[in-house]
Amino acid sequence: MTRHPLPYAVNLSILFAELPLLERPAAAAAAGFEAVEFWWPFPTATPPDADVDAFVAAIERAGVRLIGLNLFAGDMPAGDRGLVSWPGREDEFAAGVAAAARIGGRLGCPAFNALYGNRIEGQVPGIQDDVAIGNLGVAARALGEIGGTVLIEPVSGIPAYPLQTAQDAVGVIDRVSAAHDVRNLGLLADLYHLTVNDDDLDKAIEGYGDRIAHVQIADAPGRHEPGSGEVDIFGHLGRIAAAGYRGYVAAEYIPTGASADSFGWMHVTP
Ligand SMILES: O=C(O)C(=O)CO
Repeated sequence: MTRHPLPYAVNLSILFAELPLLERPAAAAAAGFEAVEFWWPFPTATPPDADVDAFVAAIERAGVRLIGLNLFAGDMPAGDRGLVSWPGREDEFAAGVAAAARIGGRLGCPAFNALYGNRIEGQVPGIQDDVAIGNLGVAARALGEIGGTVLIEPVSGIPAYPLQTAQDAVGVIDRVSAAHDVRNLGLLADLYHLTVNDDDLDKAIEGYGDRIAHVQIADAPGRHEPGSGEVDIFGHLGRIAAAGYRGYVAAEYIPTGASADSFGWMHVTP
């Protein structure tokens, strides 16, 4: 294991999923985390105020920091992975961004993952990409007002999702920056997704280390806790830190047992 100085956070959409959503922040605090992240925790882009208040209160009561929030991404269990490139849903996307900005503003959340969205049968990919560039400009401006960064994530396991590699994501970021004169977008380097997509992690970190704005980890195969598979997670984290990254590393895996029992890898000393 390679040493690295990066602090850990925990994703509470796939860890502690054995608990009701609003109980997860306290469980994370009890497990020793001071920072948490969530996928969009509501079934619609514009949740009722009472649901937002309950979510914010659960995080505040637990005394943890929300360091990452996915924007509304559609029906994820059905396979959707974002509205960013979905023609005809621009207003819903913008409403979701506004809702995320309100939550982020209340909790001081610094990063918002804008899942790009799947290729849609019958749609021209170039038109979807133009929609994405427009939507990401809207998101960067709105979330920039609260000091937020928009994250672009390569994802695996969803064949119609077009961003597979770090280079794919950085290409989108560069297009948005050029089109909208915004700088608050960054690469979400999920070491699991990049590995499964056969991206060359060493080359990606060497080429785009300075573009990384957030890191997530899970082992592969299986998307379970570090040590359950074959990924050189700590080696990659050492190289990401050497490239200058100083943000959180979020554990985003499906634990093989109880979530609270899955954190042994955090305490292994080299
Ligand atoms: O859909 C997934 O697997 C993600 O990691 C979303 O952020």
